[in-house]
Amino acid sequence: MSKYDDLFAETAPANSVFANKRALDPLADPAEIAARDSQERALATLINGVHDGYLPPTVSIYGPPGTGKTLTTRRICREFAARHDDVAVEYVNLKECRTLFSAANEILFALTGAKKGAYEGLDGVFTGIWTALEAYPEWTVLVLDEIDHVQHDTNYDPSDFFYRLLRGEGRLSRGIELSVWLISNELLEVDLRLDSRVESAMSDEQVFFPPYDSDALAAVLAPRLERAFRDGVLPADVRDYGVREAARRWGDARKALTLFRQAGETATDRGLETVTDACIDANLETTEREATIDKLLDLPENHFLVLTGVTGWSRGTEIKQPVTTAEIHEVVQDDALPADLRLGERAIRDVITDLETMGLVETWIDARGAEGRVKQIETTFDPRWVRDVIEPYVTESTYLATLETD
Ligand SMILES: Nc1ncnc2c1ncn2[C@@H]1O[C@H](COP(=O)(O)OP(=O)(O)OP(=O)(O)O)[C@@H](O)[C@H]1O
Repeated sequence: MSKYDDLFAETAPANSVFANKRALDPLADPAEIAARDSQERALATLINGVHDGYLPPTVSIYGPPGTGKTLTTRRICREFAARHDDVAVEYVNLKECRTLFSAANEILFALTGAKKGAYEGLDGVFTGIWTALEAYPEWTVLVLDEIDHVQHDTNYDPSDFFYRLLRGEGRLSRGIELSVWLISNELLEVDLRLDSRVESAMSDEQVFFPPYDSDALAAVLAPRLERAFRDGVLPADVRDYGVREAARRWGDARKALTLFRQAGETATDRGLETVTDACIDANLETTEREATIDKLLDLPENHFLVLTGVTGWSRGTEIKQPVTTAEIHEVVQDDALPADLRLGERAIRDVITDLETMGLVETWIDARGAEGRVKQIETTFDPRWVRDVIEPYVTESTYLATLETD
């Protein structure tokens, strides 16, 4: 027997609780969309506008992660286009686009299979987009996913990009019927601070995807849990407990699927016949940690820096929490930092407000201290996670990468 026969025999799943683990892969396209009837109806009504000769210039589809925005939007558009020859749908994910020029180029690529060189500029790319769309069916729905990743860059700001997309000369002169469906976590007008000429070119059509509650999450997960686990391995009370916790903490279908996959793996590792509440508990924190770390890695530099200030003080072997703005200020004044990253107290206060909106810190006023009323700030998660990601942040941060390419 070769070394590999032994290795594979040792690592083969023995007494696995799974019948088909792939059913829990969040990337797998589910046969049915559950618990999104009103959003499906709203999107179907909008796209049906072609029968009345009108599609809105923009539709904002927004809500927190893992709430089915991409799945539902793509499904409705695809099913409609399959039934109507005069409607085309193109889907573009902008997550990896670091500049507005590359975002426009990604759209052009989806339409033509080719990109333009940097010397053609944003206008050159848009000319290519309008030329391509002239040869398209009468109506085109362009779905732009993760549009909130598009940020100001050194050459353009998001308003320039949107203005060209919605009111560009090449589009108007060719009479192109284009409806841009924008998928994001926050409402774009707020998030990207679009200027008023762009806002007035956008329509008010909005479809909100709220976090899933327990019942909705149960409906989304039911067919997948059924296929994923062997018969009788996931008792109903454990399933309900996991669904309830996932709904209470995140309302996110992607994270809930991951939670059940990991809980099943824990049960198999522990040699259990059934998945238990303890298997769920063991993975709640891991899932939470992974989710928080993803968020931390995605933060703009100033925000991450302020968090290193919030977690930059020790008390014995523990990280001291809460801290004050003055204490954060002291940490971020470090001489080792480049001058433009050494934030003043007012800039720190603004970033703290943003971090609070993102749910990463909590603040309150303490009136008892010697200095009078002082704002206290602490993280909503284990502060050690910030220290854990300092190194990966420096290598993986999309924001630092943006700086490098500037
Ligand atoms: N209503 C649903 N019915 C069935 N599966 C769902 C549903 N909602 C979400 N899912 C599952 O969760 C995965 C993630 O959903 P989706 O990508 O649509 O979320 P999203 O809201 O676009 O998230 P993000 O903002 O992170 O991009 C889907 O691929 C699917 O497997």
